[in-house]
Amino acid sequence: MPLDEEPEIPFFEVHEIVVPHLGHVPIVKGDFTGLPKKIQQFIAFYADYMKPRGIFICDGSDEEAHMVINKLLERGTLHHLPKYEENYICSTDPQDVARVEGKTFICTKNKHTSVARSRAGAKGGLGLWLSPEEAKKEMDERWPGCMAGRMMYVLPFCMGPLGSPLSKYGIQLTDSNYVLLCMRIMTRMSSQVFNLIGEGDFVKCVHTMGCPRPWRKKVVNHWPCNPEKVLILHFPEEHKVKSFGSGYGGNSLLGKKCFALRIASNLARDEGWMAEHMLIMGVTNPAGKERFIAAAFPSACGKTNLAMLKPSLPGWKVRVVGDDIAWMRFNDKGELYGINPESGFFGVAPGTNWKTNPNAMASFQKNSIFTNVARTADGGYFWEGMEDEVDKDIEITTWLGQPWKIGMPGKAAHPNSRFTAPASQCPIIHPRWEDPEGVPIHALLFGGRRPEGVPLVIESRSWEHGVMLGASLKSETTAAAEFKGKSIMHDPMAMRPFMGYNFGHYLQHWLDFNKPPNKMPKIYHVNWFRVGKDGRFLWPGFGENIRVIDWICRRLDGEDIAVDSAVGMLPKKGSIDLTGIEDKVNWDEMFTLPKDYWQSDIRETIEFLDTEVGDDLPPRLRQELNEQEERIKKM
Ligand SMILES: Nc1nc2c(ncn2[C@@H]2O[C@H](COP(=O)(O)OP(=O)(O)OP(=O)(O)O)[C@@H](O)[C@H]2O)c(=O)[nH]1
Ligand SMILES: O=C([O-])CC(=O)C(=O)O
Ligand SMILES: [Mn+2]
Repeated sequence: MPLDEEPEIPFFEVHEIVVPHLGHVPIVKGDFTGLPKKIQQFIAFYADYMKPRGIFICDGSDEEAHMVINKLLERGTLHHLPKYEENYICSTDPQDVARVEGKTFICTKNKHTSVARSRAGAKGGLGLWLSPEEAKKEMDERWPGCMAGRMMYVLPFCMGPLGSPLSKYGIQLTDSNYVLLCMRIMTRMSSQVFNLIGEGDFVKCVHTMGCPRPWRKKVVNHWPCNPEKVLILHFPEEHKVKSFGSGYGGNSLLGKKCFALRIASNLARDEGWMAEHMLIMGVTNPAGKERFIAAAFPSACGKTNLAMLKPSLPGWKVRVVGDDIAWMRFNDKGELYGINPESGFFGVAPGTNWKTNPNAMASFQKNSIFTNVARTADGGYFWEGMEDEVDKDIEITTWLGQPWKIGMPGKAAHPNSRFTAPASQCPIIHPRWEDPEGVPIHALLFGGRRPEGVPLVIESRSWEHGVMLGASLKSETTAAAEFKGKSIMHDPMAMRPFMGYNFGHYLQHWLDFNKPPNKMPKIYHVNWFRVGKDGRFLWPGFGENIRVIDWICRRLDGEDIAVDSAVGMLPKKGSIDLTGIEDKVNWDEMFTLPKDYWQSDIRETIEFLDTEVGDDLPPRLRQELNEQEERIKKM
């Protein structure tokens, strides 16, 4: 049998393989024989490989979800939150709380399809490669029989609006019903997808918690998982994802990071489009002119908040198209259009409240799932940042199940705790969010958590300069992955954890878009997180970010409100509207460019890209870096 363990051609008549085999595995729900043959083969093969006790073919309906929810309530995995309609809460095993970058690999025949030809001393921070042979060895150790005694759910889903030419189909197999419930919110899950796929292509996603029965280890929080054996493998050449041992977010909701970023970026490279870790928002100015902005910030750096921003400036309207992932393509007129491939928000809970993000709050008042947040005695959710929105003395149960009250030491919710909410419930969801054509993208933003040196906003000089600013992106670490403590990490294009192929080739792909008839959107770098000498944020952020968006929109209109600087164009002093917050912000502190800081910053960035991307770093990008360094020297 080939390495790819699904038999390819020559193929037997399907029913000959499938039927005898399925004699052993009952179909608990769904019409197996009514499925397209190729899908039957996929299911049958993995059923044989993973040995579940039954197969449950999902249709995405409400009845189905309720059936699963009731089972999970009975078992204690989920708890109902009686304060709302159909809201549920669950806690994971505390060892399974975030993405695990060190266990996430891209598997291609040729190593340098996946990772750049880095130089000696490289840490391999831009994606990890595993050969198909090694991957097979690792899989053989884990997958055979991994679903013994458990149900295998078959989830048919579509990334992107059903029927959009930009959309793609997937089928996920999983033994986690939590994953089923979340995928149902995050993707368009429906039995219609089986027919739309037919005998065509789909992304094969195979996920397991990796705890076959009899399972002899202790299960914590009714959340069986296998942290020692976590492994997340991507096979872009075969359009396949395999994930073992974790039920958390980006590790297990395979439509999200694994498919919509890592596999999709490969498809995008081959088909001439872009799959990016970006929100998409529509902003309408007081005169009624609407622009669409896509913005890439690393995990837990403010995408959801910006996408749903409640403008503090009068007359502005913001509407969200997507809060995490954008698929974008230039049309034949050279205009960039983007869609949100997801249909839900998997948002960071801590910090979210009626003041910072009322639109997110409104989105999860019903039909939502909360993971690793705390509970109040009156049946509500709670996390850090909600102190002013609940009774100060209320009894709280932490995400770890401990009794707790506001003011006590420790945290009530895990810092990477999340809400999973249907996008359609967001009060400011854009009427065109499911437009099969997508929405036109007028500007691209990059940004991260930069406590030092980096001004509120920088406009790039050109497309190439903007790509360089994106490639130079750095940010303070957050709780979204396994890194401990706070340090500034490189996160080029906010894609470090999500790169699906050689980062040098990816940068070249970006550079190559700049050709006729393409009209290149302007690129900006923003930083809401600069801190002053007193250690406090210099910029109030959240709803006030509209002031920066306003400045950007005026730049798109060609207003003369920017001045040249060594690092890019900066706002002319006073050109950002600070009406009403003049006494809260110090312009000079926010925009000063400390020469020492920038000199060592650009050196360090060049060193990083030279080492990690090596000979695959596009010469054009290297030239941009050199020119930036020269300008900084002359500052
Ligand atoms: N100071 C400050 N904090 C912010 C701002 N925007 C977001 N945050 C905080 O940053 C954290 C993460 O914000 P999100 O909007 O959830 O980040 P994200 O990029 O969507 O994160 P992922 O879902 O992991 O990709 C939250 O705790 C927010 O409160 C801002 O403008 N200023
Ligand atoms: O992938 C996850 O687990 C959550 C997420 O959106 C991110 O980290 O960017
Ligand atoms: Mn994200």
